[in-house]
Amino acid sequence: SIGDGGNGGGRSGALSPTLVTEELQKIDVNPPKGTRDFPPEDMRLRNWLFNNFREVSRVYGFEEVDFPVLESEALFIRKAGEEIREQLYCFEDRGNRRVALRPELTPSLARLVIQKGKSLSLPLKWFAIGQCWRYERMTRGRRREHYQWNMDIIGVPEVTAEAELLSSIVAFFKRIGLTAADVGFKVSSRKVLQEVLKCYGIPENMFGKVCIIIDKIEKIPLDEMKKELKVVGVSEDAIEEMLQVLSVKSLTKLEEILGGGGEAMSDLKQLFSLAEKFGYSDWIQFDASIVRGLAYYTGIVFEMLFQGFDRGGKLRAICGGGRYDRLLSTFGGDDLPACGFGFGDAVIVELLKEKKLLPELSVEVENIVCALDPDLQGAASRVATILREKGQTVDLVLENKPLKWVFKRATRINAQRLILVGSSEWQRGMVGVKDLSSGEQREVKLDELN
Ligand SMILES: Nc1ccc(Br)nc1
Repeated sequence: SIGDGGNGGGRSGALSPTLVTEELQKIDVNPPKGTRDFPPEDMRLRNWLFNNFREVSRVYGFEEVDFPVLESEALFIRKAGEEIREQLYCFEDRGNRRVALRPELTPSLARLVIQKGKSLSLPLKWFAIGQCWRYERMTRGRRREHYQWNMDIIGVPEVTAEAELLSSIVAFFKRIGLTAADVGFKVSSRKVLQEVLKCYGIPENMFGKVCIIIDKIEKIPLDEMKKELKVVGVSEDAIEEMLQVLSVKSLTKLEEILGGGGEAMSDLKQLFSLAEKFGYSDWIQFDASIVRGLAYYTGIVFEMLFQGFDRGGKLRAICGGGRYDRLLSTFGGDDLPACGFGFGDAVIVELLKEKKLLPELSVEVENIVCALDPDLQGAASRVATILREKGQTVDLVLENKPLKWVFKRATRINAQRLILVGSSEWQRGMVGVKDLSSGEQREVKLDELN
């Protein structure tokens, strides 16, 4: 731009003697580290996935909700040493407020439920699909954002809520072509460990910390875990018994250890019998070792957990969830029974790729409309409008292009019909219509075009 003579462009300043060119800064055209763009072909797959999330949520009678991506940092500060806390994408805004990009949706849901309070009629069945963030050191090179589908039932203390949520995820897997041979749920109950810890006099408020440590069962060496457990005050005997219980993979075996009288056994038996009635028994298996690393599940009594996982065993959890009955009270609200799950948009796509189940999603348009000379551009716009008002999709050629270019574009956008607006036809109230699959060409009266 021409310099403004140093006075910010005011009329009074003389033009500066030299031509001052703005500094042309070459920006990095890639998105920030760990984030993704969604160009059309990727956006089609994302929309396909989210439409399946939405359709399952709809048939299960859930209502959609959403919350800000940006929340007060305090919403996510929990004392149990979770990974999600270490990776919080947090900062101080221009108003010196501590804020964070949400790492998950559940705390926002809890905040909204408390805010709405008594005006809400229970049970709530809410779902959301929202982008969640984490800040990982560059070393890990992993994603920093993903989209999560969440379904939550608030106000139902019975295990029927967990059974309903599991059923909805099975319904989703079936919709996209996955079977019980491809994926399955490991189901456990927080009360299993609770009953063991209680025998050894571990106070309930130690739960969160113990479960965060145990959640690393497959990530850190056993003696490292034992050391961490000892640090938080769990005795050697308690650790040995806990680890023995964590290796149990059958309800009958569990009953031998815990006895039949506890809530853990009755909850699990009820869940497995409901699974039978829902018809997804072969999708679930008991596995005491899953505790999941979120404190509000364990800091609060997290009773039913499940994790979708691929039978191949190499992918991370596809989804996870469970009961979190005391999350609301950690924010000062009245406690309400609550359970829900989170389902990320990345692992499932990896699994579908591996299973060759990714859908073929091509761009489609019904009509491409083109004026055969520039004077007819208005007429072509009229034709496009008529078709669009009938609900047809139209790609209107917006420039004066040779027919060769139009045919090439028609192929690229997968148009079904080419509508040609030519002067002699237009004089007679007609347009040319070419069926691009059969090649058949005919003249059609404008008011008969459909
Ligand atoms: N919580 C969380 C957020 C973002 C990603 Br990517 N993974 C986990």
